[in-house]
Amino acid sequence: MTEVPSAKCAVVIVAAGSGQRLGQGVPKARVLLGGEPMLVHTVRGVVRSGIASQICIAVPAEDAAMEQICTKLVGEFGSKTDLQWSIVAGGADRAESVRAALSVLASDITTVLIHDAARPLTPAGVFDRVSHALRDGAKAVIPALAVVDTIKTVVPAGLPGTGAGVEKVSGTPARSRLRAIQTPQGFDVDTLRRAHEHAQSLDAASAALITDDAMLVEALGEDVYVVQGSTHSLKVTTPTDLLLAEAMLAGPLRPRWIEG
Ligand SMILES: Nc1ccn([C@@H]2O[C@H](COP(=O)(O)OP(=O)(O)OP(=O)(O)O)[C@@H](O)[C@H]2O)c(=O)n1
Ligand SMILES: C[C@](O)(CO)[C@H](O)COP(=O)(O)O
Repeated sequence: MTEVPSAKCAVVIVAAGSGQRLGQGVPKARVLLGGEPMLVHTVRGVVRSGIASQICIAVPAEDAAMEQICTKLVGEFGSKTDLQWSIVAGGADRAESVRAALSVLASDITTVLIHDAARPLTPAGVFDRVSHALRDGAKAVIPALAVVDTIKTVVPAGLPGTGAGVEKVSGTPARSRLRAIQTPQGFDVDTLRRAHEHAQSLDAASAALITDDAMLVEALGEDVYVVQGSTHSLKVTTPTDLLLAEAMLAGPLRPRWIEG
């Protein structure tokens, strides 16, 4: 009888972005939140979820300060868990950072979750829901929240007497069908590798439109399943987001799953 290999999950944390929109002059994963680098919160959240047998962090190349943070994190958790740790240099865009991480995953990994370092407060429940759907057989799973704004599509349009930059509404999709997508996004590892190989044949303009991993899997024609995300899983993108994350950590909204 052939033995069915047990599912082993890796979590990739992409932390190699420069944080232009946050505008702090240092890579975003190093920006302090509650007095500690954002990456520290994100890694703690992943470890707390208990789903990973390997954690791989993609960091900016030749960033000594980031290497120090990672060494400290591995020291903090290395003795308490039998987790395998990998630190890789990320790439010029998010997809390249994901590819760099995929190339160092252990050969027995069967599923992988790709998580933004920029989502430091993601609750364990979101990791659970994603990995549960993978265990149930989904090859791609993403967490999402219902959209609260009215969303419109636009096209460039000039008005007589106005300069460039004016747009015109081309449609209003039904809000009830729209979702704001978060991470961690979970995949069967072979499917995600195939999706990223396919993406490497895209021209630069098409590649620039890729904003998450699920899009690449959609392009293969695979079903992508959606589970409930969390408002705590906000992505720290702008200074306002950082203020909100600080307020969540310090005030009555402090997530109850964070110790201390
Ligand atoms: N070359 C890149 C670009 C982004 N990321 C990661 O992808 C996640 C989501 O990206 P985003 O929030 O856009 O981060 P930045 O690219 O740092 O932000 P900005 O676009 O404002 O520079 C972040 O955790 C970021 O570190 C990455 O690992 N490698
Ligand atoms: C992957 C992502 O976090 C899903 O919401 C998002 O698409 C990343 O986008 P960004 O422009 O790289 O921040």
